[in-house]
Amino acid sequence: MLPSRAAKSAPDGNGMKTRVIVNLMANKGSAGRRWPSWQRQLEAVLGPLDVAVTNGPGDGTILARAALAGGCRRLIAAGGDGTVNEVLNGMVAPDGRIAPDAVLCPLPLGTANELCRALGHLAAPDGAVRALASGRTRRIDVIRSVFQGFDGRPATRYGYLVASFGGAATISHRTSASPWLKKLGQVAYFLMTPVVSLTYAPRRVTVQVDGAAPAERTIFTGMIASAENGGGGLKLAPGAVIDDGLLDFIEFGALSRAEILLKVMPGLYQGHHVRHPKVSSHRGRAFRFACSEPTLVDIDGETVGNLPLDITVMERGVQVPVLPG
Ligand SMILES: Nc1ncnc2c1ncn2[C@@H]1O[C@H](COP(=O)(O)OP(=O)(O)OP(=O)(O)O)[C@@H](O)[C@H]1O
Repeated sequence: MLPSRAAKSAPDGNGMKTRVIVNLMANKGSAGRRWPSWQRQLEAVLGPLDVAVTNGPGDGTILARAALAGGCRRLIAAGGDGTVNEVLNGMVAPDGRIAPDAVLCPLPLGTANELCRALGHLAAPDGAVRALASGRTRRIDVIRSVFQGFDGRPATRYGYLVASFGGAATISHRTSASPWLKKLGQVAYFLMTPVVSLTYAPRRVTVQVDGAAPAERTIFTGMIASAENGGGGLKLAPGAVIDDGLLDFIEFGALSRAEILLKVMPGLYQGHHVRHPKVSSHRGRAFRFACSEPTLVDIDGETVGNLPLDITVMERGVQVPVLPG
């Protein structure tokens, strides 16, 4: 594997100091094979690149912090959503703010590439590069989550797509924990769903939305989404808008195993799951979830801890590139 490199970065053709943070191991290692061609495409529009390679989990955050401290303002996160999420977290200063002139640029070298999908960059093979080359940006919402870390202490994590708890987080956790399942990519989640629905029972969760009175409900899983898409092309939160300053909480209630497998799951691709009478959605800016039983929390595909979970939206908190035209 290549060592991490933090070469001196110079302003590129757009006059913006840029660093690429690349996870060559993304998408079961295929990113490493595809990276040279992406690098050529990028260099054709940006000139010589300053590239840093991640060597393991968490590196994306460390490399992003170092890049910003070194004056870079455009961070190209080349990998999957895990890598983009790590880079985003490295862009957040200790005071919880993201430099207003910093730009997060996802390059789809991962398995699902949901941020690129949400931004429309997957519509053409070179969409992400064309968006970068345009020099135009827009701002999207950032999800700020405070939860109980695995060490039992409160922890904070930022995301751009979806935070989940309960059943969905358990499926994600058990899939990631198995190296052979991970090799199957998206299929693994569909294999794990029946397994988890057999063992994970809906539980009583206290829900509070935008400071209203807390209500206790029986919930199989909750998803708090900024964009419509997630989970490798699923329409998890139909109607969610990535830059409206609002988050969509999709609540999957006291569903039976048969309802999960036969009614709800098949509807996830088209977003029809929200039509089920035991699935409801609520829109808001601040959410709090608590449960007396340990209940896993997942942010943008990574299991990070347990409930309680406090979520707030950082309205249009970060800049991303926009496709021309
Ligand atoms: N050199 C490395 N070796 C192993 N794991 C790494 C390395 N560098 C980064 N990682 C970890 O790999 C995780 C998954 O990578 P990433 O999200 O980029 O790809 P993916 O899982 O294939 O794509 P997606 O998240 O879009 O489905 C990242 O969250 C990161 O923590």
